[in-house]
Amino acid sequence: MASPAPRHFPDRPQFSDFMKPCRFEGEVQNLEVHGDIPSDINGTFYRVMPDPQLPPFIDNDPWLNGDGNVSAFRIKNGSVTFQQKYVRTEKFVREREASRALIGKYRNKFTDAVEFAVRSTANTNIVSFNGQLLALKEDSPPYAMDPETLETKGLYTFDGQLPSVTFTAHPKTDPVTGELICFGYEAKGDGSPDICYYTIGPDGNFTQTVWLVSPVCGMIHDFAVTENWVLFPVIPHLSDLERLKQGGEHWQWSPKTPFYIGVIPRYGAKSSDIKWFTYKNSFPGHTVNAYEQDDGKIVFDLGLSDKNVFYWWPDAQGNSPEPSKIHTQITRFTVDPNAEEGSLPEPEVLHDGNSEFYRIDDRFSGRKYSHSYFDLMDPRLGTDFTAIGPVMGGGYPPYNSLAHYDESTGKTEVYFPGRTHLVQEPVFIPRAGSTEEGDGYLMALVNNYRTLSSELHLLDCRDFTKARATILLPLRLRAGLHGNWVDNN
Ligand SMILES: C=Cc1ccc(O)c(OC)c1
Ligand SMILES: [Fe+2]
Repeated sequence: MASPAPRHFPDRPQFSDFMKPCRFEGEVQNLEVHGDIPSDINGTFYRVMPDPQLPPFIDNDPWLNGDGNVSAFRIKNGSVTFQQKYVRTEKFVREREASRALIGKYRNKFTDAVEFAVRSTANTNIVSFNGQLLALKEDSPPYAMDPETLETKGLYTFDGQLPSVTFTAHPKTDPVTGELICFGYEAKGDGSPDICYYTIGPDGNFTQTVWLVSPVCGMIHDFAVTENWVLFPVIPHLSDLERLKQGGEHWQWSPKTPFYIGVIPRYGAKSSDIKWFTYKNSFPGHTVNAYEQDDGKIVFDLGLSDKNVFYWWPDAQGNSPEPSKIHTQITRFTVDPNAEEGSLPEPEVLHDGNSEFYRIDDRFSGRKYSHSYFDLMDPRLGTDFTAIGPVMGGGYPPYNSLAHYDESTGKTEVYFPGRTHLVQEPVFIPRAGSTEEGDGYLMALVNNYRTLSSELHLLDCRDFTKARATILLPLRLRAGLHGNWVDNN
């Protein structure tokens, strides 16, 4: 066997203090509630965090490589039950059996201690589809989980229909048709420029598969879907099989590569239909939403930074930005899908705050919309950085508030959770019986660095700047990635 594995987590920011792996599985009933939870809220908030089960044997393992640990907050009649369970990936099961880490570097199989069939950590998103939960990592097929027990049912290939070795962590559900619109990149294996686009009917049957080729083997973390178009934003972080074989990093920032956006028709596309548009070298973050204007052009709103947000994967010279200098803004591209390939018109900055983890009222996904909700870092709000600095750990981007931006009025409202708090990704919960966009609630997991424990903060969007309820957990959950609300109403 390769390098011996340590028995404790390394003395690095991404494994220390609030970021110390929490590794808890279990259940807590009737969480403490301050304020009140409106009685029309009935459903479950699922979210996932990278939470290494065992100390890695490779040096400086990034946050994004930890095992997926799924939290479920089940809310009914004003009370909340918390449940948490790791996804039983092949990695998790074999490492538990061996009582040591066996997997090597992030997305580099050549550094593993044993050979894996599937390297998924299932740590990026948890999506409800066709009666099951899909635990997603963009390098692998999904794992399916039972929504009630959080037991892992196994690797999920849609009964053998999955045509690609990879499945995005950001599939889109069409709120009208119920389809799941998906893709995989590096879809024929490490270093392959192939993209596989596929759509799945609400019954779980595949309806289309289209193979595409990207101009570069770059990371395509998120994408966008409108009623008639699909857009693939490519991060200028490139993969290279030779580098992987030499034990190097999966991703290297490429300062000379433009930000590419690939566009295909959503229905009936052929491989040759893809058009690649370009913008200057920059880092596309998460999608806010996309839709078609009356003139047929596509509006694509997403986070955009002029710097390498994944600073832990530098360029070929080892350069990367100082983390505190990275600023991501909501940026609007207007794309004419009928134009010739080439450079895009200059985009518009819709919101200039430093933001990420955008959410919308999902009933408006792919349709004209006005309301977005997101994590914001505004140092002027009064966060006590002196108090939290020494206990926050690191390796992930910090945000100190939740924002609501209304594009129709240009106005922003901000919720500040407290001076010793940072926020995780929110979810939007529609108000029961209301179909109006943005009429509902926003909920997010909040890290309290004074109590060193986690809280759920629930806002009524009609009174956004105050918490309607603060729900306390008797434990600490690390920084997570994505989650979703599954409504029982
Ligand atoms: C935030 C983006 C992102 C991109 C790639 C990943 O593997 C990931 O794992 C949690 C997260
Ligand atoms: Fe993501």
